This record gives sequence, C-alpha cells and structure tokens, in this order.
Amino acid sequence: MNSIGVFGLGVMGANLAMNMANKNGKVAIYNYTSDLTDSFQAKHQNKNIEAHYQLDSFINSLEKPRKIFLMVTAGQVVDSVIASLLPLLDQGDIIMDGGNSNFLDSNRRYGYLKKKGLHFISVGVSGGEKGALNGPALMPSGDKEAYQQVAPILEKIAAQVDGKPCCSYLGKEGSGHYVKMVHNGIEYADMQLITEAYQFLRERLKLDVNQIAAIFEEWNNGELESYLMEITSAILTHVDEETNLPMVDVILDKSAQKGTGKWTSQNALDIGVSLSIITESVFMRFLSTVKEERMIAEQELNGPNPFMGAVNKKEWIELVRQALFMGKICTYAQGFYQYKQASEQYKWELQLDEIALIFGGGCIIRAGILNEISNAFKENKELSNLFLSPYFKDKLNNYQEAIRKVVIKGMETGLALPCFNASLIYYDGYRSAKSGANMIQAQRDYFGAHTYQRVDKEGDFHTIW
Ligand SMILES: NC(=O)C1=CN([C@@H]2O[C@H](COP(=O)(O)OP(=O)(O)OC[C@H]3O[C@@H](n4cnc5c(N)ncnc54)[C@H](OP(=O)(O)O)[C@@H]3O)[C@@H](O)[C@H]2O)C=CC1
Ligand SMILES: O=C(CO)[C@H](O)[C@H](O)COP(=O)(O)O
Repeated sequence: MNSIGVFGLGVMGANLAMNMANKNGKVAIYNYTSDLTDSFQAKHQNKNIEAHYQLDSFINSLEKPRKIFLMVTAGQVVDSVIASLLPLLDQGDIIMDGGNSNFLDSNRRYGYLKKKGLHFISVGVSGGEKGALNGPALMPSGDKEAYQQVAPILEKIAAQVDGKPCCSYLGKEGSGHYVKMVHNGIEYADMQLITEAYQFLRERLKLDVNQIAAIFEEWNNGELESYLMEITSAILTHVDEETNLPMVDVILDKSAQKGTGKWTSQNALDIGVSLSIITESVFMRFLSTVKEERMIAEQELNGPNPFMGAVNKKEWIELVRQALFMGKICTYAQGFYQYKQASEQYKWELQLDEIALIFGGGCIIRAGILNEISNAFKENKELSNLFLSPYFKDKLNNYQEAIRKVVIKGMETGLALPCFNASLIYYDGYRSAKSGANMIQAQRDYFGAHTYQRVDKEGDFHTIW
C-alpha cells in the first residue's frame, strides 16, 4: 500500500511527489488527464512511485486512513476534484490541499468535509518547483489530530533549518492558506522593493546591470540576505542568447499575477488593517499592464529633469541599501500585523514567531530578517508591531533618513518608487501621536451628525456646526 497519494502532476505536484518518494516511502500518483502521468513516467523512474490512471485504483492503493495531497489549479477545480473523490473515501480519510487556494474557500471546504466525517487540511506551500522537489516551506492548518497523522510526512519533505522542519501546525480551518496568502503579499512587496532599488541604481545612478548584480550580491552577504536578492543578482547577469542583451532588457515590462497579492489587500480592507506597501505592489502590477498607454503618456505628459547630476555614487548606493532594508521592515511589520489581527478576529491563535521560522527556509521570501522577526515575537508575545521591538526600532531610527532621501530624490527626478514611498508614509504615520483624524471626525459630524469623541472627556458628542 502507498502511504500517500498525490493528485495533480503539474509543476508543483510532480516535484512534491518526487520529494515524498525520496524522503518518505511509497507514493501513489494520479492526474485527471493521462498526459501528465505519461510525461511524469517518461521523465522519472522511482521505485517508490506508483502511477495510476483510474481514480478508484489510485484511492484503493492507499493505506487507511487515506492521505491524499491535492496539487491542482486553485478555485473551482479543487471543489470538482473533492466531489470526484467523495464517493471513494471512508470516514477519517484526510484530504490536503497544497494549492494557493483562497482561505475563505478552504474554511468552507473544511466545514463541508467535517460534516461528512472527513478531514481537510489546508497546506500553504512555498518554494516554487525547486522547493517542491528539495524541501518547501509548508503551512498546514485544520484539525490538529488530523495534522498529527500527516505530520511525519509533511515535516520530512519540508525544508530543514538548523535541524528543524519549515513546517508546523498553524491553526484551525483554512488558516494555513491565509498564512500562505499573506506570504505571497509580502513576496509581491519584496519583489517590488528590490525592483525600485534596481531602478534607482540603473536609471538614476546610471549603473549597468553587471555593476548592480555585484552590488546586490554584496548586499546579499549582509542584513539584506534573501532568496529574492540572490535570484535578482543572478537574473541581472543573464544574457539573452538571441540578442546578446541583458535578459532583463528583453523581457516585456508587464507583470502578471494569479491573485494572492490582491486577496491579501482585499482581506486587509475586510479586517481593517493598513497594508499600503503590499497594496502598492499589487497596483504597480496593474499599472505595468497598460504598457501601450504608458508609451503614449511618456510622449504627452511632462515630468521633472530625470538627471541627478554629479553625485557621490558610493554614498547613494548605501542610501538605497538602507532604504531597501527599511522598506522590508515596514512590509513585514504590516504583514505580521495583519496576521495578528486576523488571528484575533478569526480566533485562530496564530503563533507569529512560528510563522517567521517556517518562512526561514524553503520558501520564496526566505531571508535573514525572518530570524529577527521570530526572535521579536518570541521575546514579546504581546508585541503589536515589529516597529516597537528593540532590533527593528534601532534599524528604523538609523535608516529613516536614507529612505527619506531616496524617496525625495525619486520624486524630484520623476521616478515612481511606490513601495519605498508607502513604507516611509507608514513609518511617519505610525510614529505620529497626533494624526489628522480629528479633522475627519469634525467633517463627518458636520455633514452627517456622525458624532465624535473628545480629548478631554468620555462619551460621544455632536456639535450644531
Ligand atoms: N508554481 C509555483 O511556483 C507554485 C504554485 N502553487 C500552487 O499550486 C497549485 C498547482 O500549481 P502548478 O503546479 O504550478 O500548476 P500547473 O498548472 O503546473 O498544474 C495544475 C494541475 O492541476 C490540474 N488540473 C487543472 N484543471 C483540473 C481539473 N479540472 N480537474 C483536475 N485537475 C485539474 C492539472 O492537470 P492537467 O494539466 O492535466 O489539466 C495539473 O495537474 C496552484 O494552486 C498554484 O497556485 C503554490 C506554490 C508555488
Ligand atoms: O505561490 C507562489 C510563490 O510563493 C506562486 O509562484 C505564485 O504563482 C506567485 O504569485 P503570482 O503568480 O501572483 O506572482
């Protein structure tokens, strides 16, 4: 009998199946069309893998309680796959969904399958195809007792950091997919921040791609160390074989997205938290898609002189480095604040230090900073915002001037740096004891009798203006 079945042999499913077979033992595989099963068989010979072309033989080949790992396109496909499995399953069997499913769908599926006596485990997976094969970060949630039955498999296939798996039980319902969703939001913002640093170095300091690659490589040896930094440096040195140009210059500047960043922003609006940096990164992807309009607008609309003139490049490179690190801190502060609020509102009891540890290896946003984040939440379980932990407070106080200079220079020279900008606005907004909201309240009361609170006494008040 096989200890687990993988349903879905696309990019991720095929690699996860190989990972499971290499590290865990016997794995059954199935894909709803035979093509991917055939190509998997042609590509891999692994004695631990048993391919099935019929759904019932796939299911019947599994040890009970059956453990089925779905790695299919997110959305309606997951529902239709679950519907096809239901007649073949017994009470106590476990379905895991490893796709980037919306956590609201996962909450619904969890409740629906529970009523049928089945367990549903949301498993956020990060690491791309290489991670899936060699060790991804895994974010599982659902019933803890069900998780304990699959933990030996998941924790073995996950990335390992300092002998610990980047996988641990996160909470109830679809919280695992929620954690993965915000992970992706952070991923969007981190990518955009790195892109803004790159644009500043290239378009304002006039450095070439190889110089920037070397700078990013150097930064990657310090506090900015991360997988995304590492791959950006590698991307910059990659040359297109057809044109001999830097690959990055050959790629059309329109970015796609599958939706997880947008969901993160939508959820921030739903639960009422400030998520300006991730949201800007989503908006920039939208804006990037109107390439044709942007090309016309460049001819039609005025901007300032884009040249910085004679400047000390070394000094500016260091300012950009500090601005990038500060942007990262602000992004994580917002993302982890969102986790905290969601955990309270949805009653999930998410452990923020544990989430940061899971992100430490295998996943796309893995980075040195995550150790510091984990420490900050471990040292103070009540910490509301990373900004107030000693390590990050110190960094912000030291780097706020740098990001200010970079943002101002971007504005002065007409270079849009939305995530740097949003980071600084969040920082300045958060550290202001006095906001402008008293004026907003006065305006609301003036036109709508919405009432306001006073600074000098308790209660709700209304003025006849
Ligand atoms: N690629 C990545 O880096 C990551 C992807 N993910 C998530 O993992 C999931 C899978 O992604 P990935 O492997 O990249 O995607 P692929 O497009 O490579 O694979 C999709 C899989 O879903 C199957 N599928 C599609 N429609 C149906 C259907 N109607 N019924 C049954 N099966 C169906 C496909 O089978 P067929 O081809 O035969 O139609 C295929 O096996 C997605 O949710 C994705 O968001 C998560 C982390 C990283
Ligand atoms: O989950 C992932 C990485 O963590 C997937 O690669 C996802 O597709 C990335 O998001 P998008 O396609 O929207 O850029």
